[in-house]
Amino acid sequence: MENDDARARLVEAGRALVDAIGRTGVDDAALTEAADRLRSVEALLRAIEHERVPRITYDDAVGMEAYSWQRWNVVLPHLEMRFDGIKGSAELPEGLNELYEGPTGLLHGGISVVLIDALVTSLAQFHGLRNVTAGLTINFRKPTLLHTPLTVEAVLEEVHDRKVIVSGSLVSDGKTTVEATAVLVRVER
Ligand SMILES: CCCCCCCCCC(=O)SCCNC(=O)CCNC(=O)[C@H](O)C(C)(C)COP(=O)(O)OP(=O)(O)OC[C@H]1O[C@@H](n2cnc3c(N)ncnc32)[C@H](O)[C@@H]1OP(=O)(O)O
Repeated sequence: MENDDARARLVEAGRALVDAIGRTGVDDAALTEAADRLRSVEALLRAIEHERVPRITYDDAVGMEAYSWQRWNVVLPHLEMRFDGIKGSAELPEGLNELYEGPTGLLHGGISVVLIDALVTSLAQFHGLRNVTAGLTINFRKPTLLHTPLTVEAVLEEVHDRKVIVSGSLVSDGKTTVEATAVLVRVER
């Protein structure tokens, strides 16, 4: 990466901007001015573009005890993942906000699934099991509140010839709100 600090600053500003766009109540003239100014910022950034949003590759993820998932992607929540033997976890100390709302005041279930799927597949990858998700069973046990500390957890349960079973959960303020079982299938590339 060309300069992590500078990119981190940009991404942080981008996340704040996305939140502001979602919540703004300014008048049409200000909305139009903001749109025009954003188009000029977009042009500045597009002067040099990567083909993909920079991220860790499958191969680099093997055996890394900690990594930063979606650090450079303002659209998805950023997860600091940690792996320790058969267990993986990721913390979101401030939880998620209204950008990720499903029922009023609650986290959208699909976002819970993204967080769990990201961690369970990455835990398998940490063990050198290059995989994709083939099946995912989800049980939403309790509502997950917004703005509440979240922990995503995963446990490597079974490794078969091509199939890997990993359990996952979402813990909100100490309570398990979502439980999942993933069937991952090993792939060549
Ligand atoms: C940087 C770190 C990155 C970490 C990883 C990132 C992963 C990102 C997570 C994702 O979002 S993955 C995207 C969503 N998933 C897909 O797009 C997968 C689409 N499906 C496929 O590509 C194929 O269906 C698949 C490769 C999963 C399986 O096709 P194959 O023809 O290669 O396998 P096959 O059908 O022979 O099945 C292999 C084994 O898996 C089992 N299997 C396959 N699908 C299953 C299923 N849905 N449920 C249970 N078991 C399943 C199947 O029974 C068999 O078990 P056995 O080996 O015991 O006989």
